Amino acid sequence: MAKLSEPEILERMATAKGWERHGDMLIHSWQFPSFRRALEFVNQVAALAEKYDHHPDIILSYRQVRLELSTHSEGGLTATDFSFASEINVLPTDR
Ligand SMILES: C[C@H](O)[C@H](O)[C@H]1CNC2=NC(N)=NC(=O)C2=N1
Repeated sequence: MAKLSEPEILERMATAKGWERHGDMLIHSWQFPSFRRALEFVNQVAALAEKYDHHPDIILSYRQVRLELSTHSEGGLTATDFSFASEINVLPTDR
Protein backbone atom coordinates (compact mmCIF):
# COMPACT_ATOMS: atom_id res chain seq x y z
CA MET A 1 0.00 0.00 0.00
CA ALA A 2 1.75 3.12 -1.25
CA LYS A 3 2.09 6.32 0.71
CA LEU A 4 -0.42 8.89 -0.55
CA SER A 5 0.68 12.15 -2.15
CA GLU A 6 -0.26 15.48 -0.59
CA PRO A 7 -3.14 16.13 -3.05
CA GLU A 8 -4.47 12.59 -2.50
CA ILE A 9 -4.41 13.13 1.28
CA LEU A 10 -6.24 16.47 1.00
CA GLU A 11 -8.89 14.89 -1.22
CA ARG A 12 -9.49 12.04 1.23
CA MET A 13 -9.59 14.33 4.28
CA ALA A 14 -12.93 15.65 2.99
CA THR A 15 -14.49 12.23 3.57
CA ALA A 16 -12.77 11.42 6.88
CA LYS A 17 -15.46 12.99 9.06
CA GLY A 18 -14.22 13.94 12.54
CA TRP A 19 -10.58 13.02 11.83
CA GLU A 20 -7.80 15.57 12.09
CA ARG A 21 -4.58 15.31 10.24
CA HIS A 22 -1.38 15.78 12.21
CA GLY A 23 1.47 15.30 9.76
CA ASP A 24 1.66 11.58 8.97
CA MET A 25 -1.24 10.71 11.29
CA LEU A 26 -5.03 10.81 11.37
CA ILE A 27 -6.30 11.54 14.89
CA HIS A 28 -9.75 11.32 16.45
CA SER A 29 -10.86 11.48 20.10
CA TRP A 30 -14.11 10.39 21.69
CA GLN A 31 -15.57 10.84 25.15
CA PHE A 32 -17.76 7.99 26.43
CA PRO A 33 -20.28 7.92 29.29
CA SER A 34 -18.21 5.38 31.22
CA PHE A 35 -14.84 3.60 31.27
CA ARG A 36 -16.66 0.38 30.39
CA ARG A 37 -18.11 1.93 27.22
CA ALA A 38 -14.73 3.38 26.26
CA LEU A 39 -13.16 -0.06 26.68
CA GLU A 40 -15.93 -1.70 24.60
CA PHE A 41 -15.16 0.74 21.80
CA VAL A 42 -11.43 -0.03 22.06
CA ASN A 43 -12.22 -3.74 21.80
CA GLN A 44 -14.24 -3.13 18.63
CA VAL A 45 -11.35 -1.13 17.18
CA ALA A 46 -8.97 -3.95 18.16
CA ALA A 47 -11.15 -6.48 16.31
CA LEU A 48 -11.04 -4.31 13.17
CA ALA A 49 -7.28 -3.89 13.56
CA GLU A 50 -6.81 -7.67 13.56
CA LYS A 51 -9.27 -8.17 10.69
CA TYR A 52 -7.48 -5.67 8.44
CA ASP A 53 -3.99 -6.26 9.87
CA HIS A 54 -3.75 -2.52 10.43
CA HIS A 55 -3.17 -1.31 13.97
CA PRO A 56 -3.82 2.21 15.16
CA ASP A 57 -2.18 3.62 18.28
CA ILE A 58 -4.89 3.49 20.94
CA ILE A 59 -4.81 5.81 23.95
CA LEU A 60 -7.44 5.02 26.55
CA SER A 61 -7.68 7.51 29.44
CA TYR A 62 -10.62 6.70 31.71
CA ARG A 63 -13.66 7.63 29.53
CA GLN A 64 -11.67 9.13 26.66
CA VAL A 65 -10.28 7.28 23.66
CA ARG A 66 -7.85 8.73 21.17
CA LEU A 67 -6.90 6.87 18.00
CA GLU A 68 -3.86 7.66 15.86
CA LEU A 69 -3.77 6.11 12.40
CA SER A 70 -0.67 5.87 10.23
CA THR A 71 0.99 3.21 8.10
CA HIS A 72 4.29 2.65 9.87
CA SER A 73 5.80 0.48 7.15
CA GLU A 74 5.33 3.30 4.60
CA GLY A 75 6.19 6.10 6.99
CA GLY A 76 3.01 8.00 6.16
CA LEU A 77 -0.68 7.91 5.30
CA THR A 78 -2.02 5.32 2.88
CA ALA A 79 -5.49 4.46 1.52
CA THR A 80 -5.67 1.82 4.28
CA ASP A 81 -5.64 4.55 6.96
CA PHE A 82 -8.57 6.27 5.30
CA SER A 83 -10.62 3.07 4.85
CA PHE A 84 -9.88 2.20 8.45
CA ALA A 85 -11.08 5.65 9.57
CA SER A 86 -14.35 5.09 7.67
CA GLU A 87 -14.83 1.68 9.32
CA ILE A 88 -14.31 3.24 12.75
CA ASN A 89 -16.78 6.01 11.96
CA VAL A 90 -19.65 3.52 11.71
CA LEU A 91 -18.99 1.97 15.15
CA PRO A 92 -21.47 3.03 17.85
CA THR A 93 -19.92 5.76 20.01
CA ASP A 94 -22.79 7.17 22.11
CA ARG A 95 -24.49 4.11 23.58
C1 LIG B 1 3.16 -7.91 8.75
C2 LIG B 1 2.06 -6.92 8.99
O1 LIG B 1 1.26 -6.76 7.86
C3 LIG B 1 2.62 -5.56 9.37
O2 LIG B 1 3.44 -5.65 10.49
C4 LIG B 1 1.51 -4.54 9.62
C5 LIG B 1 0.69 -4.78 10.86
N1 LIG B 1 -0.10 -3.60 11.23
C6 LIG B 1 0.28 -2.37 10.86
N2 LIG B 1 -0.39 -1.31 11.28
C7 LIG B 1 -0.03 -0.08 10.96
N3 LIG B 1 -0.74 0.95 11.41
N4 LIG B 1 1.03 0.14 10.16
C8 LIG B 1 1.79 -0.86 9.67
O3 LIG B 1 2.75 -0.62 8.94
C9 LIG B 1 1.41 -2.18 10.02
N5 LIG B 1 2.06 -3.23 9.55
